[in-house]
Amino acid sequence: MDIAIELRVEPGGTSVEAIAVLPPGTASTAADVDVEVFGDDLLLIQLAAGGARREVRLPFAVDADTACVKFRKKEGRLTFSAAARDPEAAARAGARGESAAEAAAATGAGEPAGPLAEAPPPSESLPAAAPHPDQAGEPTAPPAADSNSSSSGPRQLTGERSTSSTQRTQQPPPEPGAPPEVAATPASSSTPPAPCPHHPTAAGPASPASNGALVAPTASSVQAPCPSAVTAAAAPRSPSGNSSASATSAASADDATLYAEFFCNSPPAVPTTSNHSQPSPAETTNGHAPNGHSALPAANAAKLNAAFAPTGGTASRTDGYSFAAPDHVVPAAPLPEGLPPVAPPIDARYLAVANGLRVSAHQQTATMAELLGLRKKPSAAATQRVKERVDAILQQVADTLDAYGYAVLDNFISEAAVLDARKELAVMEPHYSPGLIWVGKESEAGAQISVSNVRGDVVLWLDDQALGATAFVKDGVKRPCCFLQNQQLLADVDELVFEGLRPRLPYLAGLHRRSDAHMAIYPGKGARFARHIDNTTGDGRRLTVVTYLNPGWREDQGGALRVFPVRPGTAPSVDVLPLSGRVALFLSAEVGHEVMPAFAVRHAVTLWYYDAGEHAAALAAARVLPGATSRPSAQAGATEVLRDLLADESTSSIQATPEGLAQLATRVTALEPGAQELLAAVLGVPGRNALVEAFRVMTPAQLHRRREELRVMGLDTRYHAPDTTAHV
Ligand SMILES: O=C(O)CCC(=O)C(=O)O
Ligand SMILES: [Fe+2]
Repeated sequence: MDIAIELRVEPGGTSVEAIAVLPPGTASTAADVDVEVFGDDLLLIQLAAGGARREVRLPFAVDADTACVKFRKKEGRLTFSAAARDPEAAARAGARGESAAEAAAATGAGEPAGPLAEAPPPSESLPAAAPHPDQAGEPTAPPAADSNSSSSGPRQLTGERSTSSTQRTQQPPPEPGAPPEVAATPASSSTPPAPCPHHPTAAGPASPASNGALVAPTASSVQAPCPSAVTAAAAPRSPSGNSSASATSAASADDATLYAEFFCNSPPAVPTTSNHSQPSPAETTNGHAPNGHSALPAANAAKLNAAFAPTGGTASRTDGYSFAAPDHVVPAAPLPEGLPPVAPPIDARYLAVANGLRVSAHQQTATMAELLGLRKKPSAAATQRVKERVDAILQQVADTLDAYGYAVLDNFISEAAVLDARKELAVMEPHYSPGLIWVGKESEAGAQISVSNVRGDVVLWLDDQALGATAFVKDGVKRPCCFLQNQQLLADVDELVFEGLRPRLPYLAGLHRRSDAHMAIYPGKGARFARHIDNTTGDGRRLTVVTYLNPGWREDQGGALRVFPVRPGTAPSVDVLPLSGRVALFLSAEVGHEVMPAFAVRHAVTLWYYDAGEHAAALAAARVLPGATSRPSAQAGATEVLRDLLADESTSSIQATPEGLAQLATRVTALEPGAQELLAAVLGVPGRNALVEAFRVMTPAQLHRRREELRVMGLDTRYHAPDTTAHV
């Protein structure tokens, strides 16, 4: 039952043909053969009667509109042809000298043994079909978790839905009595197949009816028109997670007004801290702790008390909250034996397509086509195959994250989607604000400072309201905007996390919401973000997910995310280039990281996912602050002190000497009450009186320790990249 396949790429590299020679006597009509394009570049060919399935990685993403399949009865040959979805990218790959084989091999590079087959070399007949690993009895992924366990999540990532990713180029079954569907062109091994009628490079007309080819519908034809159809996404809204120059994360009436001015639709409700109705930590803390993670934050109470009990002072802590780096004191489990020191990037293209709106929209068209009898409904077996594939990839991501503390997914967002997302954001680019450094204990209690040499990005926070906006007003000018593709991107990542990873990783089992979307641009010219850990305070963030939107990014442009895994056996640091469509995931409280200087404009979307229990504890610990803390002068006063505390001891105006400390105590005493409350919240003392007292009795050693803690919380300009950095 072998199927030999020859892959031909048109010179210039913008269209591809796969010619399959089927075993004699196995097929007499096209209906005897199943042909699917999985994702947009994996061709699956299988005889309906069963037997091995052949998988051919096409050298580029193909356009479903141009895909066509012909069957030549006489010689049992089946020709699939399609044009590149992005001809320019395909041509560029060609111009770089990438052969189909190289391109195909590249897409599989670094991919650990999994369910996806390698592409055969181009223009080379393959003698025999390699059986699919699953069918060959090779180890398969562990069974997927019961999808019911995650049914409370905002979106579904089920096998059923994933099936919609399958763009079938299958011919419809023949009508009873109808002549067999055959290609118009006589078959000959040296004669190229008849041009596909939808192929841009095809010469001469040919009617689809004449060869029975079905044109797969595309999402673009059914996408909701922008902007009128845009509605706010349904994902749960969370207080902004990290630093914020938020246009929309309204935490005050001022913000709401700003929002209303900025985005031309109704302003969001103004949240108050008391609105948070998380369950108590006792109810929700899940005791699972992979790889030595401690449950936060109770375990840190003693450490905190020891670290910051002002000698003879009045400050006492009752809430067990810490701002020292909690997870670093707990030894992480070593990397399981046999795994390479650097986590291999995972090819997630099929996952993305299984998730996307493009597919959902496509699914609607597909369903319509099925109803009209234009398209064969995917078989239960095909549906099951897709589910298995998606499950296997998700399990691989979960296992990698569990073992290494980080994972890298390639092609999670398609190039076309990245370009669309960038287009949507372009209109907002002049309105991004400098990234701030959050030095608070929780997103609603703390302060933010801007220090461009440690954080050189400009950012825009997009909450669900903003994502649903259809216009924004700036300087009296109203401009249309639309974030449909960005909404989809966020929905894809949400599905990955809530539906794909949460049920598979105990450490993530308690995830309940995420931050607003943090859109960041590093404007080149060496902009960077110094080494830091996102959650050192037990603020609830467990998982950081960064999606990169940088078509054509090159290594010499820098801008890698450098991660510092802590598990024994892992490489001490790994550079993750911000490649287009790539997603980097890491544990927010464990993995130190920095953005290396970027020498081209670098776009990233960061999302932080919160653990319910840890978040609730953090909210409880961050007392509801009096209104005075929201005054700009209070923010500024606290910011100034914090900035000096964060500065290098050699350059800071605060000296760790008895005189320096006396000056600091005077400064803190003179701050307005709101600023003192903010500082107290950031530093973890119970109130402003305790704060003043703490600074009054502070010793040089305590100041030094505080500074170190603050640096770990925020960033440290003094870190230098070790030479041992690995690259992916
Ligand atoms: O853009 C990146 O690669 C990481 C950004 C980051 O670390 C952050 O925003 O906290
Ligand atoms: Fe970060």
